[in-house]
Amino acid sequence: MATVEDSSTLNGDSVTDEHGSIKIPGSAEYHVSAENNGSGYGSTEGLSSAGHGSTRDRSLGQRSIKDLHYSATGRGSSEHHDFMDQDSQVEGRGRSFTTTACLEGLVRTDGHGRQLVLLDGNTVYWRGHQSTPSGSGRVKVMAGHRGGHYPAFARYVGAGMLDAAVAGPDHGRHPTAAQVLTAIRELDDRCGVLVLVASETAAILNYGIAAQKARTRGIIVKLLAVGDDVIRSQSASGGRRRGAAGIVLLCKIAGALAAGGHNLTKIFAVCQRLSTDRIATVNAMIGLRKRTYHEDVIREIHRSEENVLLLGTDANGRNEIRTVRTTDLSTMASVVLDLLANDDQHIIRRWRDADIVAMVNNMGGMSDPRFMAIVAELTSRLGAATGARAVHRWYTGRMLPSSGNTDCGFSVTIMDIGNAARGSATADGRVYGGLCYSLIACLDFPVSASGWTFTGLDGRLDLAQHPPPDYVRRHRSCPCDLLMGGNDREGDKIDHEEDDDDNDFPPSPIVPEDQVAFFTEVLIHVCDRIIEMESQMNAMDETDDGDCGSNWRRGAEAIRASVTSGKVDVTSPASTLRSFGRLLETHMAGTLGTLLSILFRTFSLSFSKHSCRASLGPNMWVDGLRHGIAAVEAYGMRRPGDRTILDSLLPAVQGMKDVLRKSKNPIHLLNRAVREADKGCKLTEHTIRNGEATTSYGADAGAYSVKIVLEAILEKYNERSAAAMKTATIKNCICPTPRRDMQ
Ligand SMILES: Nc1ncnc2c1ncn2[C@@H]1O[C@H](COP(=O)(O)OP(=O)(O)O)[C@@H](O)[C@H]1O
Ligand SMILES: O=C[C@H](O)COP(=O)(O)O
Repeated sequence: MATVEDSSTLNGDSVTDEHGSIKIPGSAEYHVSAENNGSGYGSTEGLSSAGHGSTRDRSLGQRSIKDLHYSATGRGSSEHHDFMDQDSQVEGRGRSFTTTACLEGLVRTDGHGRQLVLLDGNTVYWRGHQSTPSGSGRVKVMAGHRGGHYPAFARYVGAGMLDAAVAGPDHGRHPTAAQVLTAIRELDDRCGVLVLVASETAAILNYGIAAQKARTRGIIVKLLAVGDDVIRSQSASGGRRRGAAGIVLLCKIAGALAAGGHNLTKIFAVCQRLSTDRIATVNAMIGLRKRTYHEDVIREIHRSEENVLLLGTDANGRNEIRTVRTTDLSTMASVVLDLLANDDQHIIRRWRDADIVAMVNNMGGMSDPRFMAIVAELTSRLGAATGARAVHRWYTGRMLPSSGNTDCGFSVTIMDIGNAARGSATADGRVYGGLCYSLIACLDFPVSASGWTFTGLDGRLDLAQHPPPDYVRRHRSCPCDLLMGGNDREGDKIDHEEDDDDNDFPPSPIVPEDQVAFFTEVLIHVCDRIIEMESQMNAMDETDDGDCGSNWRRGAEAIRASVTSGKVDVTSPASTLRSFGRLLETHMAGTLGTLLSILFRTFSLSFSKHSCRASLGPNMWVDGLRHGIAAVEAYGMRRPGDRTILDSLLPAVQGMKDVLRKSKNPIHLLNRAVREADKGCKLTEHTIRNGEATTSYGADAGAYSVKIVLEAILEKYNERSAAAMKTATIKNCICPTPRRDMQ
């Protein structure tokens, strides 16, 4: 399964086959064949239904890209003063090497009349005007990426390509669902929004939730998770293809089609078709970077640092699927080309006699001479290795660097642009009818985005046919007032925590008055324990991206602050858990933050099923947690044994269910839960043999965090019980209750 179309996975819709006529300005007409390639991933019941509450729209005072569009009246010289005033304000504040600063640099140097706008510090919008051939509105295209990538998709924002690119709030973090939703809402003008994202679990979750919420607001949105990395599907564990640099080509094609006035269904169909089986990428990292495997292996790895080629890494340059020992350029090219050409997802050799385009992407840290040597090797051999009829275009450079930016590596992408419909390919010709030419036209279509430097090799690019958009349009407000990293013109903070789900909360069981203080204490204690574990959990997560502890710390700090300041309604578990879901989604982020957000929201919904007169009991907690875990399984697409939180959560909840048959004492329940979570967590420790070397992996950080949370709750219950016993003993010793018969 290469791509996920969320309208099929999250909504149950499907995309129907169609043979539509598609045009881009100045191009020939062609036909596409779209297939329904969506697949179902578990039930999402419950989460979407939560989105029916009242909507808290942005106040008029809050800035919006739309204000800029609609107020564009072309003022004279006073506008210039606006720019200057705002510039000086912006320059006054300190900057550091953040994603926001990086995007600010991009926006400030945009060469096309300040057409780019940075909103909320993380999303770059194109605010230019672009008319469509029909004069009607047009579909908007957006993409998103982790924070830390060199502007990545933001460099593709501009006329003819992307309308917005949303970056994760921090290095390595995906945008939160709230950020994505904000961007979709900004772009929405009833013509539809296409969201393209490189397929990764955390991205699918966050973007999926955002798209779902957008739909509940009546916005037409389609999400395509592009999976082009062919090695993942070849790996022993199989699995969904991860997204790699191929998405850049789809952004280019979608942007051109949107400029041509095509509707969302058609643009989506073209992109989905290409993503499903016409595009393939292999990621290759040279040398090992920071790794914290066990002592003996660290030494081994450091010695071999430069002679390992890691294949099938993710966008972080990690989690490789294969390794090959080599320092030889020619061997590197052979390995990569072999994997690319023999993508066994395609049963037959997919690329034989195909008309293709190719992209060699510098992952970020490779010097130009070294990179160009690789390009030279690949360009001379790719045609023969793939058996393609012709490579019509080459795209090279830092097309989509890894989120580390320093990764010494490259990726190679090939895309079938349609058979030229000659000779034996008559049957194909009926399907593709001129697609080849038109996809080339889409790729050659001029754009104002600074990241796309390719202008077409064959001289067919005719500017008379492709008039550039009106770049010098002036707007009332300057873009710089939007560089303030989250402040609107009135100085209010846009609240990404705004969540309409939190309104219209149905009455549900409440915490007895005499228990509220204890409940609060437990919550704060859990947060404290999690915060203390930050560095240990980061170390455990080093085999991945080493940030699980820090992600948890941010989430726990946000919860602790909200609880202590009284922002969380601790008298109602349903409301408390919903607030946790919201806070973790926003502050913790990462895969785990989003999954925990889903867990807590579902947990919360389960309390809402009960009458507010029902008294809280352990059954309710265990049942709610069980529902939450089921949602994590459905959305997270992992099973027990995959080294995730499920490995400790599932045995813990099963253990509590067993105990519940005999006892309702929370200490008994928690004791068992901690014991089971600990066992499950230990099972996530494992070793891998790779030739001579054995690599030992400690327990999974997420699974371990579950144990810490349960342990912290148990600690508080034990403490309370010990205190109660002490009080009882003191009472008995000092002033024993007079026996009735003695009175
Ligand atoms: N699909 C999933 N289902 C359940 N738990 C998961 C899943 N993916 C990751 N996790 C858990 O999340 C932990 C990593 O959390 P974190 O580091 O915060 O996220 P990220 O890897 O996105 O930075 C893993 O150790 C694992 O326990
Ligand atoms: O860190 C990112 C992961 O490698 C992404 O892989 P996934 O999509 O299988 O979760």
